[in-house]
Amino acid sequence: MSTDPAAPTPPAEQHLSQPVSFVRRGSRLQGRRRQAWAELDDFVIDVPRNTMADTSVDPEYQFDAAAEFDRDAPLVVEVGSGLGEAITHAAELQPDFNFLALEVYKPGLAQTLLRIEQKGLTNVRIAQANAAEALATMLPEGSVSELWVFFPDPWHKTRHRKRRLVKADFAEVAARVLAPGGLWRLATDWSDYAVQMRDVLDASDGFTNVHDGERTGADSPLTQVWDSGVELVVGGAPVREGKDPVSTGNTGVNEGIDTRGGWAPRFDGRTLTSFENKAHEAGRMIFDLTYRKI
Ligand SMILES: C[S@@+](CC[C@H](N)C(=O)[O-])C[C@H]1O[C@@H](n2cnc3c(N)ncnc32)[C@H](O)[C@@H]1O
Repeated sequence: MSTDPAAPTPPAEQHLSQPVSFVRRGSRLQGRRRQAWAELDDFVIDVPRNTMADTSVDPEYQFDAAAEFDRDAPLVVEVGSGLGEAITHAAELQPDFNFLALEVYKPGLAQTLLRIEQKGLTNVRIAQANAAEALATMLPEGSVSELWVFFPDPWHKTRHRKRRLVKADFAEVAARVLAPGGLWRLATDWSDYAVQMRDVLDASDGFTNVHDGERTGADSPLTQVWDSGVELVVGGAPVREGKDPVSTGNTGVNEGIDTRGGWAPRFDGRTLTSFENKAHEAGRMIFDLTYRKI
């Protein structure tokens, strides 16, 4: 370890001082999910831990995709895979790709196992891990063809903003794992998080926006949200997070017209998850972004 106090903190240590992007939810499994976890362990990566937390990753551990999948193939990694709808759908359509789901929520991973079994997939593995740690150390440098972050938790309240996953330090570890030319695909249904993602990735040396300057003005989903005010009032009532209404301040500054654009078309490899469906039902816009690793 460096003893020079002026030396930059390496990515593997940076994430340890960051607030995590998730809340610990119950990890008890019941019924079919419990059975799937016990029986389908061939699909579960046994991640060595370095703390008591079952989401931690021993920084000495290196994921060996060729050994885990028993073949060489391009690797797609989904961060925050939830119930596994998107990753199992994509894995079924793309049997020549290997897919790795990184998720902290064990019941979601167990549900993913059930989908793997139901679809008879052999090209998906799952890991219970904090993605910030997994990307900092577990995944070898340049080993990932595509990285997906779809609908990360929005953390609306100003005091919670630091918990958002997509920020500068995460972009750094994402750039570390992606192969040159590899793609980072992101989607969110909240405009101010979409703006944050665009700001963070545009500012990063590691990436270039595949759709730079596209969908500006009236064609921009951002202009459309600002114009309609759809995020402020949903179903006739103010958007609420917990007990607090989400204020205009928390849903982003209304600049009237988005002249910058940079939004991607909807990624057609992303199936419509129940999560995205809820956003549609509430009338919210979906923002897609695609960046290429330089
Ligand atoms: C809002 S949900 C979206 C789930 C899924 N992507 C979808 O579109 O249905 C966000 C998910 O990210 C997971 N998550 C949050 N922070 C994470 C982290 N640091 N590492 C891995 N998963 C994380 C949460 O547990 C949750 O399941």
